[in-house]
Amino acid sequence: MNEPLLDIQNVAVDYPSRRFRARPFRALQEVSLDVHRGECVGLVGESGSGKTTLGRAVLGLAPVTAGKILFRGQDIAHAHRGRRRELAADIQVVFQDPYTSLNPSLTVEQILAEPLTVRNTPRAEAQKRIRDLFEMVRLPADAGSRLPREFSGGQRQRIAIARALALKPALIVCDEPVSALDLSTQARVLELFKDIQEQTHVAYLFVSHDLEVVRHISHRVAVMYHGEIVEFGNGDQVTARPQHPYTQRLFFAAPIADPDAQAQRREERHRLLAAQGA
Ligand SMILES: Nc1ncnc2c1ncn2[C@@H]1O[C@H](COP(=O)(O)OP(=O)(O)OP(=O)(O)O)[C@@H](O)[C@H]1O
Repeated sequence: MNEPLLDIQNVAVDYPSRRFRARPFRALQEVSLDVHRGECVGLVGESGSGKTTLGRAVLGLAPVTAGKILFRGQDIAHAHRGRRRELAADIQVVFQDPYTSLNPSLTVEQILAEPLTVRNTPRAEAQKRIRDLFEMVRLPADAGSRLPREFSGGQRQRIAIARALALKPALIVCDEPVSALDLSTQARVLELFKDIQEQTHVAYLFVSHDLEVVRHISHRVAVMYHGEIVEFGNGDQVTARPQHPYTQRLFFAAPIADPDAQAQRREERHRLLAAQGA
């Protein structure tokens, strides 16, 4: 197989403690995971398991104390500021909350123009790119002159996705990007993520606490528990036949709407219990 785009090797993250002389808190330990070009790797786990911290480590926003994060073969875990700035075009982020992640005083066109201006993109080229982005995320053509508050949550998330795509990144860290949306909007935004991936071949590290979301979008799934990856593999295998006891509890307890999927889940569970001699 080709060299991975992102190759996280034995990474640990320690947050300094706020208490005087207390030991730092180890939020990640010995985490290894890789993401290939055009691939979506889902990161699932309960609250506090370290999903966001791993995404932040990739973005250079969490203190990596051990291990390596290779991006295109180069260690970026301890990259200096200049290198980080160069990487910022290649690794982008979409956050959970579309209500706070967009500057409320800028029009949509200004929001999308900002990263292009920072990179000195010629004006005509930037304008064309913005038109293309509108089309890609299916925003109405007149959206450019409006402010974020004039849009629904789903539309705001489309704007945030367009901004992340402006500089044609190779990887987007998606941190719970549909968790704040209602179910039908979630489904449409997930489809959009998939379509964009097909069109552009961008890779996603897709953080979510929601197994159904991860199952829907990911090629491979990593399960986090107490700062470690306890399972990592093909999405269908991990989600249908989890091996680690924590993953089994998580997956079999997760609510699931589709009756066919429910029946399949029951069957898998019986098979698994039978295989374990329970
Ligand atoms: N800046 C910080 N300083 C100290 N501890 C932190 C910091 N950020 C996160 N933590 C701790 O690190 C652990 C992992 O947090 P993280 O936010 O990565 O988990 P998560 O799986 O993304 O959870 P959630 O789904 O609730 O966002 C938690 O115990 C959290 O309290």
